[in-house]
Amino acid sequence: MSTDLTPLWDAPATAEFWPQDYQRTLLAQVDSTMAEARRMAPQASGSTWIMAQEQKAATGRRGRPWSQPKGNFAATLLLRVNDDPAQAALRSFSMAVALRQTLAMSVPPEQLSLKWPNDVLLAGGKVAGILLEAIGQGGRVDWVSIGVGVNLVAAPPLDQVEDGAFRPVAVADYGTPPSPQDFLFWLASHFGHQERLFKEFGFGPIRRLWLHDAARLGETITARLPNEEITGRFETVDENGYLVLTTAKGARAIAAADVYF
Ligand SMILES: O=C(O)CCCC[C@@H]1SC[C@@H]2NC(=O)N[C@@H]21
Repeated sequence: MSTDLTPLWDAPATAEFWPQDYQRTLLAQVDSTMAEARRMAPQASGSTWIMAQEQKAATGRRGRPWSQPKGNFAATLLLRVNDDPAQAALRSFSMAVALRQTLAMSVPPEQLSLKWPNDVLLAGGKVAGILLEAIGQGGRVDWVSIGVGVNLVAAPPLDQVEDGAFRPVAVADYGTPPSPQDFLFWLASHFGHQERLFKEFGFGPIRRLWLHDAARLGETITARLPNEEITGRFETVDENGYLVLTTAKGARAIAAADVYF
C-alpha cells in the first residue's frame, strides 16, 4: 500500500530538534494519510506524524476530494488523546494556530488569517485545510487524526474546486515555499507547543490565539448548514469552539457549517 521513506529525511538537524513527543513516517505514495492513520491506530505506540509525497485518494471536509499538486504538503497527525469527543475536536483550532505560525515563516504574517472552523487564508484565498477524525469507543476518543493539506508550491486549478469555495492560493504566490519536510518539522514543533498549552490550561489560550487572527471577526458572514443558512455578525468562537453569530433573531451558536463571506 505504501513505501516508507523515513530514513531519507532523518537529517541530523531535524533529527536532533524533532519534538520528542511524536514519531514520524514519510511515505512516497499512499491512498490517503487519513486512511493510513486509521490503519496504524490499533498498533501505534504513540502519537505519529504521517506525511506523504503523493496521495492517490485524498479527501477534504464533507468527503470532498482534495487535490495535491506535486511538492505540496500533506500529512496526518495521529494524536493520542483520552478525551470526550467535544474536547478532542478542539484540536483543529490548535492545528490552525500552529499552521498559521508555520506559514508566517514563509509569507508576510499580516496576509494570514484563520477561517472558522479550520481553514487558513492567505491574502483572502485558501492556502491550507484541516480535516479531523476521531477514533475511539464508548463515548471516549483514544486517537484523533488531524489531516493537514497545504498548498506550498501550487494551488489546485479553480475547476477542481467546488462552486462558491474560497479561491485556492499557494505559498509560492506570496513567498518562498519550504520543502514539505522542513514544513513538517516546524509544524510539528509549533503544534507540540499548542498541545502542551492545551493539556496544561485547556482551550482558553488556544481560543484567544485563534481569535487574534480570525478572518472577518465583527463582520457579517453567512454559515451554511445542511438545512438552513444563517447570516449574522461574527461575534466570537465560544469555549466549545462553536461559531457565535448575532442575527436579527438573536444569538446563534453553530457547531458545524461552511462559512462564506
Ligand atoms: O477540506 C479541507 O479543507 C481539508 C483538507 C485536508 C486535506 C489533507 S491532505 C492530508 C490529509 N489526507 C487526506 O486525505 N486529507 C488530509
